[in-house]
Amino acid sequence: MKKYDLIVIGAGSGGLTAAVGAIRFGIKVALIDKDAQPGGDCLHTGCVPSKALIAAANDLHDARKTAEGYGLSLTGEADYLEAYRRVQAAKAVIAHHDAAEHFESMGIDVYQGHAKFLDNHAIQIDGQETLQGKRIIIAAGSRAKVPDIEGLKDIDYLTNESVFDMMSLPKRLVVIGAGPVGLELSQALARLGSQVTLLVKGDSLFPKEDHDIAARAQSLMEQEMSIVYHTEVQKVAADEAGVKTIYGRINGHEHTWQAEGLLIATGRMPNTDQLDLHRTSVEVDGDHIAVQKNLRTTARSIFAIGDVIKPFPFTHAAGMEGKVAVSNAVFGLRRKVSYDAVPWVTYTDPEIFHLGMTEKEAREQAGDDIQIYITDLKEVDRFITDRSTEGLVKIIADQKGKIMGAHAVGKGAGNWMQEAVFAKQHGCKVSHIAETIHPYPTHGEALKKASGQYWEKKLFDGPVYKLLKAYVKWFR
Ligand SMILES: Cc1cc2nc3c(=O)[nH]c(=O)nc-3n(C[C@H](O)[C@H](O)[C@H](O)COP(=O)(O)OP(=O)(O)OC[C@H]3O[C@@H](n4cnc5c(N)ncnc54)[C@H](O)[C@@H]3O)c2cc1C
Ligand SMILES: NC(=O)c1ccc[n+]([C@@H]2O[C@H](COP(=O)([O-])OP(=O)(O)OC[C@H]3O[C@@H](n4cnc5c(N)ncnc54)[C@H](O)[C@@H]3O)[C@@H](O)[C@H]2O)c1
Repeated sequence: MKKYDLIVIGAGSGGLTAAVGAIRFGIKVALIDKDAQPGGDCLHTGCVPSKALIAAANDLHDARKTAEGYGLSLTGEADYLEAYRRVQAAKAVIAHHDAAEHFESMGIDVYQGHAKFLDNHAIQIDGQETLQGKRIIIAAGSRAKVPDIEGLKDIDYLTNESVFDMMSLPKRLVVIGAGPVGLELSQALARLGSQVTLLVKGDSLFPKEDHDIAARAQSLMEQEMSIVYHTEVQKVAADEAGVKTIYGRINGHEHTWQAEGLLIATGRMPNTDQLDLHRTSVEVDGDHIAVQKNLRTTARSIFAIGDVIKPFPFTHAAGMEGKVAVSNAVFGLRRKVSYDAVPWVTYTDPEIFHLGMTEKEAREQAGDDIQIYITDLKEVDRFITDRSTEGLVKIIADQKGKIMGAHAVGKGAGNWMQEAVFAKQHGCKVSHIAETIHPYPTHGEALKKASGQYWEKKLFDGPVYKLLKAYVKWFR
């Protein structure tokens, strides 16, 4: 039986960060993945293919809009294979960086096979080879959660695991589920030419976003596809030609939809059910692994990171957790994970950026003792020159200017709002952003402009203004 200082289960966003972080310290590390190609969900069926598809769709959309503006017309059906090729090309380049040989050359022992626990220290791969680990990090990720809808098992449907391998675009597409997967893919596939109908359980989109951001983003999404709220899907069926009929209700009233394609985007299921965790002392919290703030599970030797644990199922969160888990598992440190400055971006067009508390959450915590600064992108020069003024920035701060939340909807918001993450993570205040020199004209000025309201309020609304006015009067 081979013995390791650290065994990592899962070579995705979290597991790769953990294994690479650990090997640098000269310990023996094993990395196991059931797939031949490392990279996990993000590379194969998540972030990378979705962002490549979104870019392909946005290029086409922008080209049409631009042509129209110049009095040209771009007619005809787009060749979907071009988008497919772009997705595969992006995956291939990034897969090259994530090749197993690359990690082996660093000294990591990479195993391919399905890992299952034998006890708190022993892992068996594909029911054969057994490895012994002083410490084990579980980074097994998640998979598409498919709802229990009558008839679904008997028809062809798409999830994030199959949609990127699709080589032709369904003429009509019904999407069930309006989380980030449903929204990003609905818009991209609509822009590429599919007639998309998005079925939403609730009465609005973006329930986790700040209400001002959500309202603006929702109205923009509604311009591009048919969005049906208060729906409940009960049954699906397909005819011989593959046309699907979706039987459901809108507000309790029976309704059917027909489409050539059906995309299920109803959430994720952590891969905790295939690890034989019952042989360990690891406890689960529903489907997720329960961890303490130091990412240790209820078994002393076992840590867990990424989509198998609860709060933030994102690649950047899995990476951050991977670093904390390595410090604690390998060095015995007591680092705690903090999600205070973990942002997320929904890559619709325009993008939606989220950091920290929404206004509602801030009011729940601090009552009315908060400051709100909003800038509409219509007031920001660079967005005006670029003709992309759809959107706004909103900052929520406490009375001392400490950032409680920062949110935006706007073209490229994921990039130009990053400064807010830096500021929040390093304890800077809104005033620090306002005082930072931003090159003119950049998109980042939107955040500066919103932050600048801090000084405007402080200087022109408060006692300092009265004092200054009196002083100037006296001086003159
Ligand atoms: C369509 C889509 C788009 C997304 N876009 C974004 C985005 O833009 N930005 C973002 O931050 N996040 C995005 N995400 C989420 C992101 O992909 C995940 O949060 C991230 O990949 C989780 O990392 P992880 O390490 O926990 O799991 P993964 O990266 O999925 O890695 C888990 C690995 O474990 C392996 N494994 C599982 N069980 C076993 C076992 N028993 N034995 C051996 N190996 C096993 C799997 O094969 C896999 O390689 C997206 C997700 C989807 C579905
Ligand atoms: N840009 C990004 O960072 C990004 C992009 C995509 C995915 N992700 C990650 O992947 C995770 C999964 O995304 P997701 O969109 O699949 O899941 P989700 O859990 O965020 O959203 C699923 C949606 O489906 C709805 N739903 C569930 N069952 C339904 C049913 N039977 N009928 C109709 N609607 C139903 C839910 O109400 C919810 O709105 C996210 O939490 C996110 O962390 C991130």
